[in-house]
Amino acid sequence: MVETPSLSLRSQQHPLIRSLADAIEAIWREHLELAPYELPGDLGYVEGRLDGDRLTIENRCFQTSQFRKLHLELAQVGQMLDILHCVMFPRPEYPLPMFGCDLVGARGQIGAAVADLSPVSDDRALPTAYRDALQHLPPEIFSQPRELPPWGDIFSEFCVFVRPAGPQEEARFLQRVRSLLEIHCTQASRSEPGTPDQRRTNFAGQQRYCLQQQQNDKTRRVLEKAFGVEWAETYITTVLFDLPV
Ligand SMILES: C=CC1=C(C)C(=O)N/C1=C\C1=NC(=C\c2[nH]c(/C=C3\NC(=O)C(CC)=C3C)c(C)c2CCC(=O)O)/C(CCC(=O)O)=C1C
Repeated sequence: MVETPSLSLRSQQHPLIRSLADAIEAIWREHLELAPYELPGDLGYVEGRLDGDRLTIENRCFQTSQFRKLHLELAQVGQMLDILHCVMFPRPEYPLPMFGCDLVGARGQIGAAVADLSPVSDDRALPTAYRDALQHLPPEIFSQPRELPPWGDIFSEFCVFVRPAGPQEEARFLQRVRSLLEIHCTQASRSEPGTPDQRRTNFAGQQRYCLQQQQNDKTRRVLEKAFGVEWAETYITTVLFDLPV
């Protein structure tokens, strides 16, 4: 059983970020056998300065038989920016998509809320069992959908990218992420390792996902300002979106 400290950055962050972090960890614990995952260079907790504001990062990482890394990251820039970042990296032996989620809030308003189960197969389609489950979810209506950037061609047609307007839409987004995670963890628990050929395909799909995500200049800029260009590049390529080995 992996113990996680009770105190967490989330207690000082936007309520949706706090609720989502709690929900992610609760669903992981409910469905998966979590084992510790040691981040390189002891990057569990990092502090830097951004234009005089302190940037605090709190990382929680686990691994399971089906996932090489489960990464939940909370970050806060002074009293300005609240961030939740979560990526679940399957072991390439398993025919599982990438789960990713990003919440960015400034001064009490979540400006960007993204969540997706992203395909890694050659045909860029999610496994049938996922598509069937996703198509049966109630359509989540959001009043302020946002347009994905060009590097976002990795996301599925089910991707949600919105500026949630008020508590009702925040609750809707939270419910959507819970549904994605329940589907994903249920499928993962049932999945079996595939053939070496399938592993190579999954590996290439994961690599593409990570390389595309590394092009998000919004993330890079925040990290560069607080920790410098070199540190940011290392962090993005070894912690946030490290390529599968
Ligand atoms: C699964 C999806 C996904 C994952 C896993 C992921 O890491 N990003 C993901 C998506 C995604 N993020 C986006 C934006 C922003 N990201 C940050 C920052 C951070 N995000 C972090 O995770 C960290 C490390 C803790 C930092 C520092 C900021 C500041 C913004 C601008 C906020 C805004 O526009 O209102 C956008 C819109 C990009 C665009 O419009 O060009 C998309 C699509």
